[in-house]
Amino acid sequence: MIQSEKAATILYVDGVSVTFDGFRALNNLSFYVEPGELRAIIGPNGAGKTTMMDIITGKTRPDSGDVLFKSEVDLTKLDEADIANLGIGRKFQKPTVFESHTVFDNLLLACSGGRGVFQALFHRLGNREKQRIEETLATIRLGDARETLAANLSHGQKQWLEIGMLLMQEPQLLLVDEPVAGMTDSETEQTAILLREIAKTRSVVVVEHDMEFVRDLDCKVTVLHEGSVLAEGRLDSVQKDPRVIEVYLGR
Ligand SMILES: Nc1ncnc2c1ncn2[C@@H]1O[C@H](COP(=O)(O)OP(=O)(O)OP(=O)(O)O)[C@@H](O)[C@H]1O
Repeated sequence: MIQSEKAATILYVDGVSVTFDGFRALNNLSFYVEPGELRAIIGPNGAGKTTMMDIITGKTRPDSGDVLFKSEVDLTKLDEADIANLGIGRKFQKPTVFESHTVFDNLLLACSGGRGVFQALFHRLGNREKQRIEETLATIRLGDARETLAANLSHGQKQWLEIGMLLMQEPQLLLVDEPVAGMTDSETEQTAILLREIAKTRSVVVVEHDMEFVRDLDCKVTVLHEGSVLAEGRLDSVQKDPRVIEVYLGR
């Protein structure tokens, strides 16, 4: 990648390889995400999608290669907490919300900045915090459910709530792992709209297998296979690529 392009990336992954017990999970992986970009990552089981997320978030160290945030911060030198504090949020597949608290309090807890649960719930809310919670409730479509216990939300609503909790930390880059697995069709459609909205103010990388959903995201798609990029482009063009059909979509 030429220097001026590198300067414009929010995420720069270049020549990254990782080996587990002699098995190359990532093999000279390179891809670049621009500020404000929504990117979908697809690929067959074992292609390296989770390992790629683990590298970006500091859970796994690469054997070689560069991983830069905003063109200059070397993520391979930082631990998971430092990387989260820098503004990289990660949504795992399973929702992990506080079931015995309301939707509103879940969002409040997420922006508590290290206060304990008791202090977070009982300290006086500032106008700025209130406004951010209201904005997030609207984004995640849970305004009417603000007083509902998280335990009583549908699976899809729990996923949205967890996305909302990540948004409360104002990440500049949000990584989302298979968000629509287990969702109803209507929740899946809403999630595509929601992620597109979120990507208007930050960069979002979504790993997903559901092709209808990826189509609705209406963004550039990176196809991983055996730890490398096999193809990249609009979904229509990668779906026509014979190599992609052979290893993934045609099966
Ligand atoms: N800690 C580990 N130790 C050994 N092998 C691992 C480890 N983590 C991942 N692998 C292997 O690396 C390869 C890539 O795994 P990864 O989970 O990144 O793929 P994936 O694309 O996320 O797959 P899926 O779609 O099934 O989630 C797999 O063959 C996996 O078995």
